[in-house]
Amino acid sequence: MGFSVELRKEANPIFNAIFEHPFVQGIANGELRKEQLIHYVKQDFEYLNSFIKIYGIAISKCKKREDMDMFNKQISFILNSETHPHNNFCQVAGVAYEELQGFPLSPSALYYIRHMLTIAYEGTLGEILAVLLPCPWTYWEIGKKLINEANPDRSHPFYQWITFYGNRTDSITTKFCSRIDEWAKEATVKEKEKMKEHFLISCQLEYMFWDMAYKLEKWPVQLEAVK
Ligand SMILES: Cc1ncc(C[n+]2csc(CCO)c2C)c(N)n1
Repeated sequence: MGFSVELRKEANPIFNAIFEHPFVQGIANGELRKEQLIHYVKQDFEYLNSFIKIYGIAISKCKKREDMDMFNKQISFILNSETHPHNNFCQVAGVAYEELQGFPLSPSALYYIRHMLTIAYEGTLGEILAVLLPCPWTYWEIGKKLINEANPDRSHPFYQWITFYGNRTDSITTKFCSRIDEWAKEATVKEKEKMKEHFLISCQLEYMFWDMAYKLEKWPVQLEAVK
């Protein structure tokens, strides 16, 4: 059994909880409130900005050109393509994408980003791959599942979102998994334990991100600017 298969098995309860989450179910049945879509896009725009920077740190740790190329392509993907699913949410919510950019992070989004940044700064390339993998993996599986279950046609409000993530054949998930499997063959037991821990925490944080958007999560105390 490859290491990525082992990771996926351990994370199975979290993947299932994500599939069942009301935000994900809301994408399937088209029933999400405008504020929930807006909160998601505001937070995810900042999340993706951080993801790009984390890829930059990952590149600084690469020894092989192929690894640099893999991360570099992902930076371009986020900059040029991940805007499409965001635009889908914005259209349904009836707001301009530009209006949802530059907002402060909610607790769960901040937690997720800081988790990835810590591993990016402190970890090996294997640990970095493990901490980043739940991001493409959970979305790819959500997309495939929603295509099968909701079987959306072009009239579905989230057709673009679902097909964007579900129809990826040459998936980054596959690339990351084979690179992680290769890395794990040379890694010590201790490093593999750390990789597993980072992976599982990121899976939990993927769940928390959906929950944050669904519940419009905010900080407990609202602050006003001091004059
Ligand atoms: C919280 C959150 N998790 C995952 C994604 C999806 N996603 C973000 S970057 C990327 C490509 C990775 O190279 C993918 C698939 C998202 N938008 N927001």
